[in-house]
Amino acid sequence: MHQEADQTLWTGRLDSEDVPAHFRQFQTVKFSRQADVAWLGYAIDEGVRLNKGRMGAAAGPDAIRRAFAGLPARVDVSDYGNVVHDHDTLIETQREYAEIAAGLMKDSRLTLLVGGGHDIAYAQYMAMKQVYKKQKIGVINIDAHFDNREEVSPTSGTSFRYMLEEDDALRYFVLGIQEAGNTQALFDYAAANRTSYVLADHLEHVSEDVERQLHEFIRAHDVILFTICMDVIDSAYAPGVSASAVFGLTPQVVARLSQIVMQSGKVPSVSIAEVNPAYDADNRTAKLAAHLLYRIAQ
Ligand SMILES: N=CN[C@@H](CCC(=O)O)C(=O)O
Ligand SMILES: [Mn+2]
Ligand SMILES: [Mn+2]
Repeated sequence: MHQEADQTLWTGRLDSEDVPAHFRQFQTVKFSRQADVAWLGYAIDEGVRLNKGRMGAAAGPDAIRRAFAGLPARVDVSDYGNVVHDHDTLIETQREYAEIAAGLMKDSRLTLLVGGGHDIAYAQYMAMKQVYKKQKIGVINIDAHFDNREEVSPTSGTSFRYMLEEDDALRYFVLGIQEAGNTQALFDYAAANRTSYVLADHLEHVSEDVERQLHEFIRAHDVILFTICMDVIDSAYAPGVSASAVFGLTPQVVARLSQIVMQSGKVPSVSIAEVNPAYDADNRTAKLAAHLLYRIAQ
């Protein structure tokens, strides 16, 4: 079910009511009105539940909004509210979300899809397929996990397998994979199914080789589906997730990877997943997600 934006979430420090140079995002945000950037929340942790994870990601979108609201006003953003899960099955909710997201993608330079569990990525894919019917879509995920599990219906751990099974030509590039976070079966599926990856251990910084791999992948596609799973970031920085990472990436590396992807000019939508306020400390994971989106959207 779609819920209109909750305008009370957009508050922050008020430095001036009339001098724009003092404004913060909460003073310029629009609601259900076209802007450069569209924002749609996926307030859903049903996929996490189905994947045997820790519940709480349904509160992620609003926590990220609150953190974004207080940032200096540099992004022209319109908040289109949240989708919540009230269907019998998750796939029905994902379809509903995809429908709305596709509409926003047609009207906006960039659409921010804010989760919620990483099942948001499959909804994002369905939306991209609606809008970019003839284009070659490449999928870039920054994640500790492949999320390529085999299940009869979607969970937060299946999004990329569903995409790969649906489209024989689709290629998937995931950065930040942890050996300790994925069983051999998931590595085997990746090896057999058009998946390239860079291990977290090779992302202490973004090497020239990784940058070259990213550029090659981007060059081979017309549009890029870009998604970030916050559990790729070390739990010292991002404790508020279902499956927290030790030996995870630094925020700086994720920001640099995102910058390279966004500079391609081929990214109509970005999703950010798995922020779980129930396990957060001082809102730092929500804040980090908000700051990543802030950099991405400029
Ligand atoms: N979206 C998260 N997916 C991971 C979670 C791993 C875990 O719970 O430890 C996965 O299914 O592999
Ligand atoms: Mn993950
Ligand atoms: Mn994930």
